[in-house]
Amino acid sequence: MADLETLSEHACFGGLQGFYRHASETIGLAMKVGVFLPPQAIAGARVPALVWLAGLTCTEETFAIKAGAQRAAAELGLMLVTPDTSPRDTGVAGADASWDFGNGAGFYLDATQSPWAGRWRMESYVTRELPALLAAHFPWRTDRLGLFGHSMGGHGALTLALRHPGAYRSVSAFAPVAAPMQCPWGVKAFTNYLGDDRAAWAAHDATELVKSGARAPALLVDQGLADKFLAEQLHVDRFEAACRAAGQSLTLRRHPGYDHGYFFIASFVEDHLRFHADALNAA
Ligand SMILES: N[C@@H](CCC(=O)N[C@@H](CS)C(=O)NCC(=O)O)C(=O)O
Repeated sequence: MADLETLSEHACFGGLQGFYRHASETIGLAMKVGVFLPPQAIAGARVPALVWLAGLTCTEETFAIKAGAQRAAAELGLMLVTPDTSPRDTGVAGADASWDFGNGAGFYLDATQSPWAGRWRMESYVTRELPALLAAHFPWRTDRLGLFGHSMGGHGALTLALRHPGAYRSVSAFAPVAAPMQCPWGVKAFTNYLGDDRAAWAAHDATELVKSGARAPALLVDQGLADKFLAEQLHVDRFEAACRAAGQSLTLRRHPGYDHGYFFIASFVEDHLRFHADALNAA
């Protein structure tokens, strides 16, 4: 396991919010990650880890700075882990051309199409390399891993849990891109990363995965009803219908007045942490 370079560390609610960089074997470039250690870990305990997958345009810093999750994580004894949302500084032409594709928009899958294949491997990075990194460098209780995320990262949380049964004890999402084959963000990402084969797309679409029999732990999803992306991009109603038809447990909470951003996330993130802690701290 490669070394971990400390970029900065900050005392926070009796714990430690750090930002780190490491040479990723999966991606072949340096990747940054944020890790919050709760006070229990500072005192020597091994603690469960909860990985946050952020949305389009975000980095490893966004959730750590904007969501205000550390206070509840400190109380509940949860490590918070925030990977970046794509490879960076790849030299790939066009990677910076738009805010909803390429840099900051890895969509938590392994691209198969040139020029993205080889570098854009966020599924392998999150599901394989990140847990190995945590086990090597942090006081992680290795059989306790939860996953949550927002928007593109909500898509990531749902699809990675559905595609990797048993990997995550608890899963939740805020405003997820819940039927990506049916929205412009998803069609753009899947066409470029995966090519024209729609069967390959369906394997990375939460609604299609549930329809075809994949199952995740009981899910919690929060959605703001003043979210400007809800009607065109997110389609949580279609995901809800698929879960109901398939018998996948889902608690979907709709919140009037809340938009897509981090003020919405900050308002409900404590509920998510308690939801995860119930599963992650259970015997
Ligand atoms: N740049 C886009 C918005 C992108 C956006 O809303 N990104 C969400 C994730 S999909 C986010 O979390 N942005 C970071 C932030 O709010 O700090 C726009 O102009 O409409």
